[in-house]
Amino acid sequence: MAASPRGSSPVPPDARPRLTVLSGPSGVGKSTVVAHMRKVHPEVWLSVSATTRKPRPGERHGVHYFFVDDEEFDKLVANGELLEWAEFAGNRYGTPRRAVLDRLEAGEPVLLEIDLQGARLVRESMPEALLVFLAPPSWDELVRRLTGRGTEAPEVIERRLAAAKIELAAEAEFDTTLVNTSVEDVARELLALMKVA
Ligand SMILES: Nc1nc2c(ncn2[C@@H]2O[C@H](COP(=O)(O)OP(=O)(O)O)[C@@H](O)[C@H]2O)c(=O)[nH]1
Ligand SMILES: Nc1ncnc2c1ncn2[C@@H]1O[C@H](COP(=O)(O)OP(=O)(O)O)[C@@H](O)[C@H]1O
Repeated sequence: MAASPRGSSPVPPDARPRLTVLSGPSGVGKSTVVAHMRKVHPEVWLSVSATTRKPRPGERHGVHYFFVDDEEFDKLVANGELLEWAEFAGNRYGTPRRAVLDRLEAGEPVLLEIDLQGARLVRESMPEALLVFLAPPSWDELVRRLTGRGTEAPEVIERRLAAAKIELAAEAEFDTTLVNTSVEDVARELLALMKVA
């Protein structure tokens, strides 16, 4: 009889990637794709991050982010409450650990929308995670989308575009790339990768 490793069950090759990470430069369309995907499949659970960034018009505490001040963020870090965190374009962002682990323990598909540094940290701590890179159809289109969104001041856009150059150069670190030409197509492809639909 073949021995199975103690304390761990064998993972079938077609097992669902239980944790999926979606990353890509600011303005590529991550939030738009995720919102569309959840409209079609509300059972896909998206982690709500904590951030020190100020809310944009229409963003709600506990829905888009947990908006916290520096002191509160420090506490989350000190208490080990974040699965990962990173500084991005002058603000800090982190994934609350407990909620993610609870969903994973319940066997539910979990999606994180986080930056490159966060994706690298997740790869280290949870190597079974599927890392998906969302790429723009072109650099010019990325600039158009980020500028056209109209939510950031010009100097903030500059910082985000500088970060975008670094992120685009790291595409090969991801398991797969989706090019955001059509929101509907990308949402469908992402659901297929997550084996939800
Ligand atoms: N590492 C990490 N990055 C995050 C987290 N939450 C959001 N981000 C990333 O932080 C970056 C900035 O997010 P945001 O200010 O909402 O701008 P947007 O991407 O242009 O909509 C994006 O790359 C997000 O994916 C998190 O919990 N951890
Ligand atoms: N496939 C697409 N085609 C055209 N515009 C898009 C597409 N996806 C997103 N957008 C637009 O690009 C802008 C940035 O999208 P957003 O979802 O806020 O990006 P991110 O979350 O990656 O920063 C928004 O104005 C959004 O409506």
